[in-house]
Amino acid sequence: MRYLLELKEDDGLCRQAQNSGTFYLFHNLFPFLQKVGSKHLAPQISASELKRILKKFKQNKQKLEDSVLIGCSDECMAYFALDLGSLEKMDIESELKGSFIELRKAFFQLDGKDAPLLSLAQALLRWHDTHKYCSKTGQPTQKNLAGSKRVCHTNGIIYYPQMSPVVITLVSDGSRCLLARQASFPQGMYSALAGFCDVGETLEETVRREVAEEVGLEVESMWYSASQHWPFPNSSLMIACHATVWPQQNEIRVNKLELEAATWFSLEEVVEALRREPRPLKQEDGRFSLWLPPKWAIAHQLIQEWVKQQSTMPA
Ligand SMILES: NC(=O)C1=CN([C@@H]2O[C@H](COP(=O)(O)OP(=O)(O)OC[C@H]3O[C@@H](n4cnc5c(N)ncnc54)[C@H](O)[C@@H]3O)[C@@H](O)[C@H]2O)C=CC1
Ligand SMILES: [Mg+2]
Repeated sequence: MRYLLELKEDDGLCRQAQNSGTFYLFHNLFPFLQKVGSKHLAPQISASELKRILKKFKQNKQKLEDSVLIGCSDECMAYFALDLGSLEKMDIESELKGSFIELRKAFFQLDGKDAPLLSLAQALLRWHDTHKYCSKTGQPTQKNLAGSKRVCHTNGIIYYPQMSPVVITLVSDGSRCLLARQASFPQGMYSALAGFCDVGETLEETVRREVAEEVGLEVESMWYSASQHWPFPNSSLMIACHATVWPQQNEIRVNKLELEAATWFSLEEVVEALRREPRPLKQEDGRFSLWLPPKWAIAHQLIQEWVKQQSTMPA
């Protein structure tokens, strides 16, 4: 942890780390992946291999300094991410034997270790790409070597990467849980309710407002569970909570502007859905079976916790 802080603060040390570290590659924010069976793996390219590739494609090795620091191993081997968007995509793909794939498409087939790192890397690369100019002076900003900030040297303003807090809430009425879907979700997939925090709100206020806005219910009690970084559509910090509503006041009024559907599901239905593969499954009647976000999505964790809690409740 302290080594990461040193790399962020000291450009010289970070430059050394870039020359011995490993790199996740991107092309216009699509991560470089290799397919192994049904899984996608994100290979880490060594600094020497990357320099060889840059040389082959007639790039200056200074290009390494465009990378951003995304973490380090227990042995202090630093991980970076570099976007090669200025190079021909297909040439790099054939050189490295893999493809640049939209993160959203590959996200759920990624290895558990790769997903959070790629998610952070994409968010950071996107932030740098969209913050090249100072919003006060209009002058170019410069990133520090690690990419943990950008500075406008005209007036000294420092910009730090941003993320938006989002609350994701699993609502229960005591015996059932409420799951919803947006029209953009894959067929049959339902998840917990999610919404961005407004400026000035506490998390508790966001939970109450979002539940009221999206399904017309009043929250009785709520508690925090865990949090997760979420890269789509920009960088969000997903703050996961459980909430209860009064069993007598559980009539859902779906806000059709935000959701396609929202329904109460029984414990049995949820347990059965958790056993299914997280992908669309068409039934004989043409409808799609209920399926839930994959294991390491925080919504999945909320649902698992609810199931556990139901099983330990007195009948
Ligand atoms: N892991 C999961 O299962 C789920 C994750 N999500 C994620 O949660 C996030 C929020 O969910 P939504 O239901 O879309 O939010 P939402 O319920 O707040 O509605 C989105 C609307 O909020 C407004 N908005 C306010 N602040 C915003 C900001 N900082 N960025 C973008 N829009 C803002 C916009 O008008 C936008 O159309 C999204 O990033 C989505 O990808 C959403 C549902 C399930
Ligand atoms: Mg929402």
